[in-house]
Amino acid sequence: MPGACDAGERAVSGAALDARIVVHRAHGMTVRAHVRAAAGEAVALIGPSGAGKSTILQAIAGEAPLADGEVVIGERSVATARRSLPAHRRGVVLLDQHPRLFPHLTAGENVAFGLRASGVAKAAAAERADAWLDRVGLRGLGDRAPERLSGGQQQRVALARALAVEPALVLLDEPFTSLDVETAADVRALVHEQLASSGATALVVTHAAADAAALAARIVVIEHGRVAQHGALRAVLERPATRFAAAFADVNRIEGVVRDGVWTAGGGLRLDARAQASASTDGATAADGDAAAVVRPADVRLTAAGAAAARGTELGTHADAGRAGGAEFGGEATVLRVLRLPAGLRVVVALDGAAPDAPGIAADLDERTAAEPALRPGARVRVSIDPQRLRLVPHQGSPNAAPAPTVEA
Ligand SMILES: Nc1ncnc2c1ncn2[C@@H]1O[C@H](COP(=O)(O)OP(=O)(O)OP(=O)(O)O)[C@@H](O)[C@H]1O
Repeated sequence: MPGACDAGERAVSGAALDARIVVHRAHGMTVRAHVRAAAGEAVALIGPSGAGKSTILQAIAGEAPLADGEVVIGERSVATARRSLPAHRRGVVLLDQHPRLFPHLTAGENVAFGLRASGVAKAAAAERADAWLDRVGLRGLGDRAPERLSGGQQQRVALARALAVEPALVLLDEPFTSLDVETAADVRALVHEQLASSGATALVVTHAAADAAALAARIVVIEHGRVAQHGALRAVLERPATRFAAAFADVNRIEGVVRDGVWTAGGGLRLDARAQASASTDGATAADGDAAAVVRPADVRLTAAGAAAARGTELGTHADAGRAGGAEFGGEATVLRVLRLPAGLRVVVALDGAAPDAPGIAADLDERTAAEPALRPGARVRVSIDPQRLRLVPHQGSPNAAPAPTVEA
């Protein structure tokens, strides 16, 4: 059952969160992260599978014991390694992809349950439960047993049950992954609306950029149990500091190094880092050290390699063509895979001479113009990128990078 507040311990809606978490997990893995959220703020936690995102939520909800650190919700310390308030006294609800409704209670009784547990009288609890079912679009379904509700409807009941107790803090652990695309979009919009109107603070674990964008203005990237990057959603998506963050942002991140103002990377890529930095309005790096070039797949151009290269045969144009002029850089490459996208083709290529473990470079092409026969795995192509479309960002952990963040602003 999601945590409900005791009558005397109801936390103030929208309390801030300050969680310094150290939790030991199996196989010697330790999750060690400091996550903060301002009152009323929604923060997205993203990261690869097994990075420790759920563990962070569980430690905050009281479902994973702290080995060290402290969880403070509002003004109240709710857990340290030595003492821990039970989940239902923290003013926290944790909602994941399983609605976990009580099967023997109706939808209305499920919503009223949390209210009853927090001391609300029976009739008042039933009335408030009805009002909540209305709010989540389930008017008239209060008498239904959970088994007679669809997955999306059950998730709405779970949301109503969670929010009805006016939690200080809402923890959402991929709550939309079991829903179909349309229902997920509806429930996502509903969660956004309800979080905004209740003023609750929220942490949202998600694998979907759409969820992060819809629900949170700030994002924290968790990798190997640590905070790898954090910041405003847009800043992280534009300047991803790790491979995972780049994949999440759906951009290419080509790792290289800056020496004496020149950035180079495997495959003979070379760029005037000083010119990049002076043209940049957002602090592109020109200092010596590891740095990655970030570029959108739509800004990567493919032409035929070999004999046809001399004729500059285009292998497809971009759906959103409109490139700036200027010198291009790139090199010859081999097509690794061709993926069909809703609005075109994504061609992933390996640049000649790139490090064997370097991720391929993705190019998005307009399906109508893509020269499909020439774009099969193993085909040789020429990659070119307009430097004006690139952004140089420091590698995570490089001398260029800001100190590895452990504290959330
Ligand atoms: N209840 C548990 N007891 C012991 N170890 C656990 C428990 N839950 C998770 N782990 C381990 O802790 C590590 C972090 O897992 P966690 O579920 O927090 O990651 P995650 O980032 O949420 O992953 P996913 O995106 O796959 O849900 C993993 O190595 C996992 O095997």
